Amino acid sequence: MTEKKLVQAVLREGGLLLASHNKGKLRELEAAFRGDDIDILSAIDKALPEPEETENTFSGNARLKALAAAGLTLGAVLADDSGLAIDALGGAPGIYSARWAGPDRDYDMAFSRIMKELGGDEAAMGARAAFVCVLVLILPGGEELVAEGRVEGRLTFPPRGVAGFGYDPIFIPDGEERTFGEMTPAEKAGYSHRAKALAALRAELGLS
Ligand SMILES: O=P(O)(O)OP(=O)(O)OP(=O)(O)OC[C@H]1O[C@@H](n2cnc3c(O)ncnc32)[C@H](O)[C@@H]1O
Ligand SMILES: [Mg+2]
Repeated sequence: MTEKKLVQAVLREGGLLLASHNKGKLRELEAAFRGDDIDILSAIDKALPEPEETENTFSGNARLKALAAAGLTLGAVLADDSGLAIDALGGAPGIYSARWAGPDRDYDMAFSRIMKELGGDEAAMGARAAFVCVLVLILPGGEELVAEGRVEGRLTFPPRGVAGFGYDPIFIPDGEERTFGEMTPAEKAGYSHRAKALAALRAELGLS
């Protein structure tokens, strides 16, 4: 068996634990493995504790989340650290994107903070930004695979659309006039940071 075939067999045998507590992310990650004959479970299904994200990079935090769950399962583990990086704010909120929404994950609060830090709604309109996603997969033997995806775009206020999650209603990817919040899951996946990272990871795994 080639190494890729072996890894695929390991995934089919032991399943894949998605080490995330974000339901929006989980929907997108699950959809990417639909049809692969891999049992998918999430940190929510298994009531895993949420580790504190103490690293200062997306990759550091993705690895930290994957390692925290890897000790609690026999199968493979996949973690995602992602966020919105706004050029004029030096990449903020970046790794702090979830934290800007507060403990109640109040995104209207996060949108207001972004507008304020950009100097008001006129200055905020059209501000350049990117969504970034880093995925870390840990195989049962401890081998780690890393994949990254990024989508460039601009911000719009007030938020538009009820699809997706998090910052989707204020982000318009380049080449579009609609926000991610106004797109179907398949349309968002045609542009998104997470879809790009997943495509890179699937290629590394030999899953077409
Ligand atoms: O850590 P886990 O349990 O995976 O869940 P989380 O929501 O805390 O995830 P992060 O720590 O990676 O924080 C990511 C933040 O960026 C936001 N974000 C990431 N990807 C996004 C996307 O595709 N659309 C909208 N917002 C996104 C998301 O809402 C969070 O506020
Ligand atoms: Mg988190």
